[in-house]
Amino acid sequence: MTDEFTVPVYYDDDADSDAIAGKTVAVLGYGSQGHAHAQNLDDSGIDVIVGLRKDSDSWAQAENDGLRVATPDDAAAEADIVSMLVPDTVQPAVFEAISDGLEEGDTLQFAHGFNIHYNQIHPPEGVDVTMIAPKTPGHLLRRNYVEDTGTPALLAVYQNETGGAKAEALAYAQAIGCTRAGVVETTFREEVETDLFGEQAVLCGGITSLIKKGYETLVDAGYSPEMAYFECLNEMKLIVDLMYEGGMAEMWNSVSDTAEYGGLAVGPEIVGEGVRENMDEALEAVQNGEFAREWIAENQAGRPSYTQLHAADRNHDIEEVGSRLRALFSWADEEPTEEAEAPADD
Ligand SMILES: NC(=O)C1=CN([C@@H]2O[C@H](COP(=O)(O)OP(=O)(O)OC[C@H]3O[C@@H](n4cnc5c(N)ncnc54)[C@H](O)[C@@H]3O)[C@@H](O)[C@H]2O)C=CC1
Ligand SMILES: CC(=O)[C@](C)(O)C(=O)O
Ligand SMILES: [Mg+2]
Ligand SMILES: [Mg+2]
Repeated sequence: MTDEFTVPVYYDDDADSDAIAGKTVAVLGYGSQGHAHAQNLDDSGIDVIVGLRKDSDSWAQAENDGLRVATPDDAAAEADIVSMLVPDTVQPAVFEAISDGLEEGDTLQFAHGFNIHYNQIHPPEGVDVTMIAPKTPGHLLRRNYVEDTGTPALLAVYQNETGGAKAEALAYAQAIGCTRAGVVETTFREEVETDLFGEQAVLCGGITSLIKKGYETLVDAGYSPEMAYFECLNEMKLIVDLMYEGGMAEMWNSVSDTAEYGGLAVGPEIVGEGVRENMDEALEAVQNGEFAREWIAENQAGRPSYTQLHAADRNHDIEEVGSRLRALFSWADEEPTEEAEAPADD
């Protein structure tokens, strides 16, 4: 840790692997985060047992990846640390099924604080409750670990009954590769509010809306979908890679001065004050629980809006032209396809 930041940020040297050594971690769920945590922990020498429903397709996958698998309640009963990596909306039911297996001194661990912060899960006394929330999609948590880089995460402690909750969480973060990049200490509330805001307004919602609007503007004006795809979606990754490596300055340095002038002068007219007001509103709906209530009710109703939004997005023209263009990349066969459906293919 250094004292040059406004909040504590922890690195490999701050973690003590003894705090997790000899413990068994039950990873409940083998999806985006689950497969990455399980495989990274296993590669770091931690005893892992994956918890899945008997009928889960992931059962055979996890076994093929060399991991022990059991039902969630059996896995939790055996484990010292239970990592809750099933979808947020099914966590309350899974928690009910496994809570008998949580003994005094065990840890219930999350990768996102939704169910604690919005009071959907009430952990028992005597159990530590912690969070290591990687700031990445799970597949890249795994890829970065394998490639000897790492991914930042947030650490928070909600219940510290043993006195060792934070040290154990930090050791867990180290074992999945996050202390290589930096682990920021925060609270469940802050993690939830910033995470939901970020994914809605910027990372997932904001950027896809921006890309689609750009694509539609070009196609509606008579330009080809192929050109619009390369311009607005494909090149986005290449531009963002430069920002990831060296901040916006590195991106501005790499593009032409024509792009830099046009971008700096016109960009704020596109994403202007109106967008900022919309962002404030989205943040408020996260802070006052309105978004959480909506999402919980949406699930109780069988996900009518989600189903519609999901289908409309997948059916957008940009997806169709994109899949045809990506299939013809000379390196296309080397890329894992349908990563989301085959989480454990790496
Ligand atoms: N997707 C991501 O990259 C990130 C997710 N998170 C958090 O990680 C947690 C897990 O999310 P994802 O990895 O996206 O989930 P996911 O949807 O990718 O994976 C879900 C897994 O849970 C299993 N599952 C579903 N219902 C189940 C049930 N009733 N009983 C037992 N297993 C069941 C599925 O078989 C699958 O293996 C959530 O709290 C999420 O907010 C945090 C950071 C990033
Ligand atoms: C990948 C991630 O960090 C997100 C966007 O918060 C999530 O998947 O919930
Ligand atoms: Mg996130
Ligand atoms: Mg999230």
